[in-house]
Amino acid sequence: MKSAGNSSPAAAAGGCDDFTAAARPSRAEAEAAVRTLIRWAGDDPDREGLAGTPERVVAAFEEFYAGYRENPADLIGCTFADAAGYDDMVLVRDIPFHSHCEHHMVPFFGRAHVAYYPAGGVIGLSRFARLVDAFARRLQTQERLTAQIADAIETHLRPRGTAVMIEAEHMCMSMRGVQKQGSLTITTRFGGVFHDNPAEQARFFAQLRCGRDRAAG
Ligand SMILES: Nc1nc2c(ncn2[C@@H]2O[C@H](COP(=O)(O)OP(=O)(O)OP(=O)(O)O)[C@@H](O)[C@H]2O)c(=O)[nH]1
Ligand SMILES: [Zn+2]
Repeated sequence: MKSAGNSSPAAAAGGCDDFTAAARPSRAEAEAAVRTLIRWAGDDPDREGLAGTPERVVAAFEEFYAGYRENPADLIGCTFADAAGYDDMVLVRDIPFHSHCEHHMVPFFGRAHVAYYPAGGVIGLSRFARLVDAFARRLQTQERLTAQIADAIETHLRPRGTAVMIEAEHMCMSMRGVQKQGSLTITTRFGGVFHDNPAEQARFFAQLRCGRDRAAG
């Protein structure tokens, strides 16, 4: 398994290069910040119903942003060499995810579809879902999330081709701001043969459709 080298934990996890663990506030400081936001919202953090809320919010943040503590190399660095020489497309579609937009810290959520052409081994299918979560559980844009998943597969797996497509609804567009419920944003990133050969992209979309037709029928 490969390691992340000697960069900072945040940089190794794909976070900001300038951010170090030393800059991380304490749990008590994070809870105090939540109390401030409750007061900013117009409520009393000391009333009975809100008594444990700062602790709960900080605990929820640990889940929402757990991806900063994940190293993609550890998630997808191991291949099974023995797949009877299988080298055709592998597509894992409809991986559900939720993330938070970096502009408003409001959720966006949807499904990721990940495909690759193996070269010299395959990886466990669950690894793609773990990789999606590792990047989704950070402050993100949908475009960066898409690119980071594809780049990690290319860097650590070295396949002949990589395709990632994400469909998501952004709550910052539905519950605030422009307030358009139900609109979906679709992003794609193609590498290797998927990038070079439009017929491979068409095959990726056909495989996606094929699975959908079966699910619908
Ligand atoms: N490209 C991209 N934009 C996003 C994503 N998530 C949210 N946004 C957009 O980021 C933009 C932020 O725009 P700003 O003008 O800085 O902020 P704002 O005044 O809150 O914008 P509104 O959402 O239009 O009210 C908005 O247009 C959001 O829709 C994303 O994943 N990718
Ligand atoms: Zn947003």
